[in-house]
Amino acid sequence: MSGEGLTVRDLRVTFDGFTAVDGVDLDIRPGDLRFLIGPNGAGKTTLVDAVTGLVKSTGSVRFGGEELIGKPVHRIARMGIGRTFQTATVFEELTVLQNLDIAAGAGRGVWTMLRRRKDIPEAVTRALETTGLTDLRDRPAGVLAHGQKQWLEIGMLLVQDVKLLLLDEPVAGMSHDEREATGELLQRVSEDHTVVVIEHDMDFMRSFARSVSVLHAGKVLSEGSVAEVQADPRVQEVYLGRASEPEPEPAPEPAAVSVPATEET
Ligand SMILES: Nc1ncnc2c1ncn2[C@@H]1O[C@H](COP(=O)(O)OP(=O)(O)OP(=O)(O)O)[C@@H](O)[C@H]1O
Repeated sequence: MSGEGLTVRDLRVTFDGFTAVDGVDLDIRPGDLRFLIGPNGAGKTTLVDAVTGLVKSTGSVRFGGEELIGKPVHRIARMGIGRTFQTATVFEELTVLQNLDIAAGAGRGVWTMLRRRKDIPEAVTRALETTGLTDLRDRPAGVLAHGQKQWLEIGMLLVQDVKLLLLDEPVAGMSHDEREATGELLQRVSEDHTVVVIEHDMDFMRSFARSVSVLHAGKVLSEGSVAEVQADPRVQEVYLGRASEPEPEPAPEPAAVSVPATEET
């Protein structure tokens, strides 16, 4: 397996005295498909922001043996760390191929990249195949379905030769079939990359995670395989239990709302 592992030690992020990430340790092996789950506000996105240099943090984040903390965003990106955000950020007017071409960029002029060319770089061809977008390569990205835009964004990371992909809720808003296809795509990608996925969709996590870290209030509450994490009573208490319990019956509507009369003084 190629790719690099990520080692996080005592990571802390504080916003105006509020600690959003509170002493997190993580060991993500090369080729892992790690899901980060946890309730809203647990610190998942902030953790990824810290790894990618978007927010200031303390502690240690090592990737392929190199320390990331203190490095600017562009240097971290150049080390082969790529991320997606909750909403896809593709160039809607440009074709799928042009989007991938621009992402692959490296040293070509903008006009060369925008011109229709026969010689498609090998990395772009591979990314089209991996993401299943080959037949759509000449379509403007703006007409793609929601799921296809997310796959294009993953393809744009692949052509940049990233080694670690950090994906923020990649299946949010997707249909069931798109989720399945995305899970299979992530499994393929993780054959030669390390993949970290922030996710709220528990069914998706159960189907595709190779390992799971549960965050709660800025700390790692539990870690292990899907089965281990699901069996952890602390997780059941703060998260999975609640999430997997049936919705409570709605309380019967009161016949009339009685407003206490204001006492006359
Ligand atoms: N720039 C900021 N300034 C102040 N507080 C912030 C900032 N960014 C995040 N926070 C706070 O840090 C905490 C963690 O937020 P974060 O977005 O990392 O959680 P999350 O686990 O990703 O949640 P969600 O699942 O809802 O996206 C929250 O209480 C949030 O309000």
